[in-house]
Amino acid sequence: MKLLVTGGAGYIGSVVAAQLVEAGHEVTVLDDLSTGHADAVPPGARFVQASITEAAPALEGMDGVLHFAAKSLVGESVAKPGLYWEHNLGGTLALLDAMRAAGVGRIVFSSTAATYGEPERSPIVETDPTRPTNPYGASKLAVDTALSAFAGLYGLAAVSLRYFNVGGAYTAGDGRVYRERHAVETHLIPNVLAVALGQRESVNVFGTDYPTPDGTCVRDYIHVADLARAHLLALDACAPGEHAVYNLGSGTGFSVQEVVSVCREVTGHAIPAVVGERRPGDPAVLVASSEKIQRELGWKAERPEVRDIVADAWAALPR
Ligand SMILES: NC(=O)c1ccc[n+]([C@@H]2O[C@H](COP(=O)([O-])OP(=O)(O)OC[C@H]3O[C@@H](n4cnc5c(N)ncnc54)[C@H](O)[C@@H]3O)[C@@H](O)[C@H]2O)c1
Ligand SMILES: O=c1ccn([C@@H]2O[C@H](COP(=O)(O)OP(=O)(O)O[C@H]3O[C@H](CO)[C@H](O)[C@H](O)[C@H]3O)[C@@H](O)[C@H]2O)c(=O)[nH]1
Repeated sequence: MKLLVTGGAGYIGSVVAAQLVEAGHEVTVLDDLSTGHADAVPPGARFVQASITEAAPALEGMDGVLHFAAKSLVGESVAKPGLYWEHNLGGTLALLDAMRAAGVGRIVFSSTAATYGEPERSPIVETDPTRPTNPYGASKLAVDTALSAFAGLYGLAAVSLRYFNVGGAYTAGDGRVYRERHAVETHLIPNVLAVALGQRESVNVFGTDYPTPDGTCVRDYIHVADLARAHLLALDACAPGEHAVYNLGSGTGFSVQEVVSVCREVTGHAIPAVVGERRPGDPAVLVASSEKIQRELGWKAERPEVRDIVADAWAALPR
């Protein structure tokens, strides 16, 4: 297929773009490089530096869109909600309009566990209530809602993939390594590994008084290579007039303390941890049931172990 990958110069989008190229698709990456890197665009993909609000020319002749481009810092979204509504909802609506004008009827969208907010039960299934606790999650949920409406009204074929906590790195067949490298890094694993690299003194543990076994937040970590494969399955499964939603996690929860311990084992570094205040808006436990995507699309995590996720992220870091 001829595919447009928005945000394909970013962490997850670049891995998906690489896998799409490897699978023989004709890939164009559209990215404004606000948080991405031009050298993350895989060889073999065309690169257009532009915003998703200017996607019309790049959409000509496309069979589908994989839409990763977004603002995705929870804390920033609380401080600047307008920015998140404008980029994540406004930007996506502009993209959907341009797709319609160009006759592009297929989209796979990066949704998030943050659409659920504080869950009532664990693991979370797709039919559980969606009550986001921050504007980031709310803006992503609004896009999910818009996709349902566009599927019903215009026959769009849409899939929303609700990622839980993504980690690890991907080594493509040509040996190129695709990894997480954000100028502003909020995610746990890269922050912990930065201590082992000597780039930070210690890692902050945000809260030890949660109602969890060791008092720290529990999350469901998924390997970026496994996550990326789900996009290729979703792309094939897209059906006109339907909007499908799938959770993507490994189904097992790990606490912040457990992740720090695994990072110590993998790196052999003491990694000092400093206990700090809770981070506002963090639910205690977020664990996915990915049964629906396993059942309907045959997806299965090949590297579900946190140790492998951490080891791959660690091996990919330049020293
Ligand atoms: N990393 C995670 O754990 C996680 C979890 C759930 C959902 N997500 C979602 O997955 C997607 C990718 O996340 P990531 O971690 O790879 O982020 P990232 O910041 O590495 O990638 C996003 C890319 O989009 C580009 N971009 C941003 N706004 C743009 C715009 N208006 N026009 C064109 N390009 C734009 C950026 O330059 C960047 O290359 C995002 O939509 C994010 O919300 C990520
Ligand atoms: O330096 C850090 C960083 C994180 N944490 C804790 O580690 C856990 C994981 O935090 P991340 O920032 O790595 O990820 P989140 O759980 O906040 O992920 C949420 O935000 C992401 C976007 O950044 C995705 O959308 C994801 O689906 C959504 O659940 C949280 O309990 C957090 O408080 C720390 O203790 N110290």
